[in-house]
Amino acid sequence: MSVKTDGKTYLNYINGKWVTASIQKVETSINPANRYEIIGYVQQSEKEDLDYAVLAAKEAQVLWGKLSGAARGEYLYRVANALEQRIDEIAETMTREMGKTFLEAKGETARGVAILRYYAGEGMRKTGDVIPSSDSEALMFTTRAPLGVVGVITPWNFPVAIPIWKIAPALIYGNTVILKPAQEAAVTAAKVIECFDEAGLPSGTINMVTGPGSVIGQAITNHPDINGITFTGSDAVGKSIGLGALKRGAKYQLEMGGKNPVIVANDADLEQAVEATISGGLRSTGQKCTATSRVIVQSEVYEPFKNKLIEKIKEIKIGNGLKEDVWMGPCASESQLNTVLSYVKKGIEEGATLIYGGKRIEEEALVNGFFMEPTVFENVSNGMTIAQEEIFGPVLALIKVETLEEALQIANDVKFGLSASIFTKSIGRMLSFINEMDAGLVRINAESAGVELQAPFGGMKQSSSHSREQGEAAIEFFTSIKTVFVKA
Ligand SMILES: NC(=O)C1=CN([C@@H]2O[C@H](COP(=O)(O)OP(=O)(O)OC[C@H]3O[C@@H](n4cnc5c(N)ncnc54)[C@H](OP(=O)(O)O)[C@@H]3O)[C@@H](O)[C@H]2O)C=CC1
Ligand SMILES: O=C(O)CCC(=O)C(=O)O
Repeated sequence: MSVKTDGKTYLNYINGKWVTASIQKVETSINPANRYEIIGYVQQSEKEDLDYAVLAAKEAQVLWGKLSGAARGEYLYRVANALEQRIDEIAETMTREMGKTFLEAKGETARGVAILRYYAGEGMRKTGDVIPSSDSEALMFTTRAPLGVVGVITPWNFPVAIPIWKIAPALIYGNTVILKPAQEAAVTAAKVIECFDEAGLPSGTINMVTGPGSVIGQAITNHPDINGITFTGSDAVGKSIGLGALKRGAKYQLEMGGKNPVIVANDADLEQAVEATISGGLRSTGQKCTATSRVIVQSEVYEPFKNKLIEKIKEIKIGNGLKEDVWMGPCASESQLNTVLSYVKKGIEEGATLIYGGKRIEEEALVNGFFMEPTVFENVSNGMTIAQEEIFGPVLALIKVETLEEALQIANDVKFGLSASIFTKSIGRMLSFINEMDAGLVRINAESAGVELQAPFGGMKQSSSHSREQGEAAIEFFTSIKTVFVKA
């Protein structure tokens, strides 16, 4: 057993200072590739720590909201530069803390830099429209007001990109922020906040309070001085935040699960479809809300597709994501691994046929980590649990169909509607898919995952609260429209 630790304790960031939690309790953050490696210690905060942060954010918002967009943008450019300078170190921390490969972690951190620069530029763009008034002597136009203090509650699967794609638009439009990152990735989040600190934002503009979701997340939901809450995570927690926010009249935005299908049509390029199914389904160990989890294949190409898929999956190298030749890391935590294993058990019990993987990896070099075999089921029918619930692990369910109509009907027969893709050469099929697929993100001849920062992102049905994040769409959540009527 090797024990490696930098032993560092990461503090809360409140009112421009790094401070311990009021009860002086910490939680250990470990490496899911080796549970005996400690990444650091993070604060187990209490409600009073959050109250202190909210007070600071509320006071800071008065001046921050009065700065020009360009001035706020200058701060975001500085944060981007600070993050870019530390890209390797922060990506390595991400890999060690939540398991994704270093290459993916570095790509995500670079995406964080790009998001910051994109929203820095937004500070210079228009925020309203002139609308002709029915009174010819009046001027009518819209402008935007910030919400005030925004609570940002984030998951562990994209510990750099998701906090940044919520924090950057919140700040550029004049809000101040309290970040509550997932405990499982809080060291990585603390390093991101160090970049904000380095950029010298006014005290109280950005704050971070770590602690359990049931305490700090819940307190954000209930806090009367938090005007908006933006959340990404599970369906159950998202809905409870939505209900809590609605009860006290706060604005909320929820990005939750997916059960994303890929349709492989008779005329698909099978090599391309296999590559994309593997990339979309198994990268990040399947822990993306946009991950492919149902693979709906027309019967004519079912066997060749399946054989190619299994052949390629056999080549996947699993291990510690810091190693160069590793393609898939561990599940992010023991509880996530156990959840995935319980879905595999359920799949077998309900009559699906396990054709590849399905077990925890017990070989000596990996036994201290939370490693799972890439897993493929066939003979999956749509009523089965593994075809309906978000697994969030490296599990693919193959579903054989005769027609495209049947494929679309099955693809839509779930409560989620986040992303979906199809592989076909027929323009007619592409158009049917675009029109009939109930998903916020529809992709043609491309994997289901992969969000572009300049485009709106969000789901239909129960995948989101029907709002959109990222790109220009972010302004809709982080501001309120004011309609102004002026008469001399
Ligand atoms: N859509 C997506 O991208 C994601 C989906 N998921 C789904 O959720 C499942 C479980 O993952 P998990 O990490 O437990 O997801 P959660 O929804 O529990 O966690 C997401 C965030 O919400 C916080 N939180 C937890 N409970 C509350 C609460 N009562 N009030 C407010 N905030 C709260 C968490 O805090 P903390 O964890 O620090 O206690 C974390 O910061 C996964 O298997 C997957 O299906 C998970 C992550 C991302
Ligand atoms: O597919 C992506 O790039 C983003 C996925 C995502 O937002 C998530 O898993 O929470």
